[in-house]
Amino acid sequence: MILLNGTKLVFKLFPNGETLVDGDQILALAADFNKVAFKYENDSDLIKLMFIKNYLDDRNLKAALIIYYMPYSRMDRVEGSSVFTLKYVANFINSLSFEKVTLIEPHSDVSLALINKSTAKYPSIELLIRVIAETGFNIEQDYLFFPDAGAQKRYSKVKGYKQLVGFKVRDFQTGEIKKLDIVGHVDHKNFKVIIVDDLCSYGGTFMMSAEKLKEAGADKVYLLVGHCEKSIYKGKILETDLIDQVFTTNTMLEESEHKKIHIYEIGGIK
Ligand SMILES: O=P(O)(O)OC[C@H]1O[C@@H](O)[C@H](O)[C@@H]1O
Repeated sequence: MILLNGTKLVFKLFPNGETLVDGDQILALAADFNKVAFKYENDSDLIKLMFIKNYLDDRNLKAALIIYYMPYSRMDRVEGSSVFTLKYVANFINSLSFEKVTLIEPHSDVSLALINKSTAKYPSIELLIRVIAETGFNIEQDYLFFPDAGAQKRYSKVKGYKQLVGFKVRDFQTGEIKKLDIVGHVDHKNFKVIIVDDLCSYGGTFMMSAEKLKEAGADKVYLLVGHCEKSIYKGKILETDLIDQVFTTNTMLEESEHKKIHIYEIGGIK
């Protein structure tokens, strides 16, 4: 999905699958300086982005880009014969020459390094205070949990909390999580935990985290993720009692289809 200055652009398809772009809609919404919001749903959104930016360029109209979720941001390294797709998508975005690019909660700094004129925003960090209030989290007794070193690095700005970190081993090719251990000292039982991470897909990481945290003495485990894929509904995370509540943003989901999922709007992000 692509929004131009806050309004969703409507596309149709030609019978052969080519994209039909509505120039009248674009011109009705366009200004001298435009805000293009890219809400990735599938790869066809990349083609739509290319058409819009070129159409604006042809009219000498400038544009900044906000990427709600950076597609392919997890393919940020090469292992064996895997393909560095993030680099290629970043090259494509760079070729469009936006005035600036804002990435919402990228998986790693590799996205920032690859995309020209980019900066990042982390709604999870901004929302943490609200989640703390909603869950009755006690800063003196309760813990934040980062499921892996990548998450710990991403949220290293978050200070003043008791923290635990996971050590996760995942098969890069199949995505299967082989094991997850908790690193850090737990000095009492019956504490609450907020797991903080960038993205929930099927939720396997967080189920395994919650299982280990409950074994270590947690009585309530909450999940705060910047992005939540629709695939959460296909995973088992919502069927079990391991995670008490999921807090996320509308970068991927529009409306909650489950009472455990709470979605915050990030519409205010500039
Ligand atoms: O375990 P699922 O939900 O499938 O995947 C989410 C995890 O996989 C990583 O890329 C994310 O940063 C998160 O830690």
